[in-house]
Amino acid sequence: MPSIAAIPEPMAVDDSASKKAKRKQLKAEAAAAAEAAAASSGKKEKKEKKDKKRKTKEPASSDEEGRSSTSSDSDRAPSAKKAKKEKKDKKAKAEPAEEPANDDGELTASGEEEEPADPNALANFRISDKLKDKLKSKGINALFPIQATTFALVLDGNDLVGRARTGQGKTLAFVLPILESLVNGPHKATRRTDYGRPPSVLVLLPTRELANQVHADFEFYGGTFGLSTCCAYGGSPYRPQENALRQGVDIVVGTPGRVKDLIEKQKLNLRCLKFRVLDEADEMLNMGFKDDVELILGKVEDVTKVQTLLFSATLPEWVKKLSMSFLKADRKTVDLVGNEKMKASASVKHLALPCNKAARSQIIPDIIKCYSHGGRTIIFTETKESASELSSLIPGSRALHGDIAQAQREVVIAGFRSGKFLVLVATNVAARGLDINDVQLIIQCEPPRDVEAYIHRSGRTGRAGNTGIAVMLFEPRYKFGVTRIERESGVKFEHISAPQPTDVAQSAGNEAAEAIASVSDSVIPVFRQQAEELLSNSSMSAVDLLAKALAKAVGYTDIKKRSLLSSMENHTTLHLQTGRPLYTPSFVISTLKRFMPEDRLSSLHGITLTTDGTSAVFDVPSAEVQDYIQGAENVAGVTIDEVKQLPALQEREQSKGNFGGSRFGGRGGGGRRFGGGGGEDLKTV
Ligand SMILES: Nc1ncnc2c1ncn2[C@@H]1O[C@H](COP(=O)(O)OP(=O)(O)OP(=O)(O)O)[C@@H](O)[C@H]1O
Repeated sequence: MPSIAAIPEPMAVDDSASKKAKRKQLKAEAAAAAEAAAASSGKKEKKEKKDKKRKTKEPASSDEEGRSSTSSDSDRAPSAKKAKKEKKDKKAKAEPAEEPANDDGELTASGEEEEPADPNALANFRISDKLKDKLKSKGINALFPIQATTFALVLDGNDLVGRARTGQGKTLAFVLPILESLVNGPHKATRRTDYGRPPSVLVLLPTRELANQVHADFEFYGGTFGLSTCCAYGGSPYRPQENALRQGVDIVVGTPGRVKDLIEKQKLNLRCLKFRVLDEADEMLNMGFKDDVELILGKVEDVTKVQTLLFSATLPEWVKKLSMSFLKADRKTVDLVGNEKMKASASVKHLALPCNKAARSQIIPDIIKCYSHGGRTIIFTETKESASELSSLIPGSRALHGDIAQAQREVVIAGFRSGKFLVLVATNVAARGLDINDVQLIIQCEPPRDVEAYIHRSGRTGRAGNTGIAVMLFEPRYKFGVTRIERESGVKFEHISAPQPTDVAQSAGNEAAEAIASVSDSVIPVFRQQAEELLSNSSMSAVDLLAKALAKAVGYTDIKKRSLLSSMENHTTLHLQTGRPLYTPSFVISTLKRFMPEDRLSSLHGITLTTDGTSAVFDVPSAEVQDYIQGAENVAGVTIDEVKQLPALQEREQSKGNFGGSRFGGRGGGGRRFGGGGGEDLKTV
């Protein structure tokens, strides 16, 4: 079932529109909302849609319980190209009939015009012409399901809790009806426009970057009605924000700390507030803004005069409590995720890859080469220190975290948005809400502790109907972290091994071949002589030499092997089989000692038992592979082979015995070599 809690009774919005036209538009809006919800439930049969249209005429009822449905967009995960084409076709189909321009920005209901076939087409909603034009200028011709389902509810004055998966357009779900409400809707008559007016709208967000982004949306769309917006976030000077507030603004978008300061300094007055919006409310709790948010919400004296909207992709307990305390009793809930098992974006391909901490900086550039398709990549680390450290090791990347000065953070985000650099290494400061074009790949350096973090981080790709890839790295011995995220998020990870240098080289070679084809012929006379000399002095064929030239052009002079278990360069994963239980890593070591000198075993890494317990895998330096294989040949009942594909491995914590510790794998000690695993502070972003 779609989870629209209620479709409201139609209400008048624009006095100048004919009653007939209004009735028609309201009917279409309610039908579109029902269609949106139906589409998102995946039930597309016409008959069912008709039934739902009929249901929309029933009176509203409040509902605090989330009910689930699946977004039709998110049910499919086609190739990026296919998805783009489908999206284009969908947009073209949704193009509404031309409507006469209305310079006052007033709502002109479609009158006697035919309703566009797409129930979510802009023409089916009480959106004024000016705003429609702005939306179309951004390629938006129809509303997304969360927008279509909530539009009338917000415009008609309801408090609302809205939930949809990442990248499904929650921002416009509040921006559009708020703007219409202020300019053409219920608040038109009472909205102040004088100098020094207090704001009508307050939007709270957890991070400065997000505040900036939502501020830009309000400026872009609200600017069309002459509404002014002020962005209030910490780390930036007070003076410009205070000046703007003194002159009077319509909309304030900010982070809780700075908004609270401005209220306490009596620079920000909430007495004329008509809307307050909490976006990513749960993250505000994570970031320690709980008291500030509650204090700010508590500043509104007459809550009957203010509409409160709460949006997020995840709704943990505090957010539910917040909505009970601060939203009206007859609030509506529109939950397009609900009890669906899959909480993360389904237009994202979720991959899990075993990788030791020490190997991260080697392997990540290769993952980028293989999976980013030339687009942007965001790498998430658990701490600010590791973000800075990793960024220094990954060529062409920049770091973003809470210890970087605000001005610099803005430069970094602007550079990433504009494509000055394509790899951002960030803490959770970039996990929420950031909407950056063409982010193709997300890499998480380890499974985050909160499933919400996984959902939001991976949701920085696969937005607005596009596809994307999210790769989560994990230490082989902490595989249970992957299982936990899988269980809690509903994601089914595809398990992959590290891209082998040959894979990476091949994809780089393809790019180099394209690049060579685009080189101007003007270079030929200059380089021909050297090319001829090279060919005549070499015993190689022209093709082999060209292959070498391609390799060199993309920075390869050698291809190194990488182990499947821990992704370590120049290491190989071996599989020890005995046909009998091996019990623990220490037991594996005892078995190996039967044919390998003990001192040689110190270079062995990450012993992990297979699920049936009768065999184990581990990494050894590639130069020593033959010693192990040949050694085992002399012992009855023991075989050792090179692993081509990892067998199913045990997840439980390994023994803390002698050889189960930091040196040979297992969890005990958290050896420096493989990193300490936990113990890093997620809260410091
Ligand atoms: N109706 C629409 N048609 C096409 N594109 C849209 C539409 N609505 C929003 N978008 C685009 O979709 C992208 C994602 O929107 P938005 O950032 O609001 O998602 P979100 O649901 O808030 O995601 P998150 O949970 O990650 O914050 C934006 O680039 C936005 O411009």
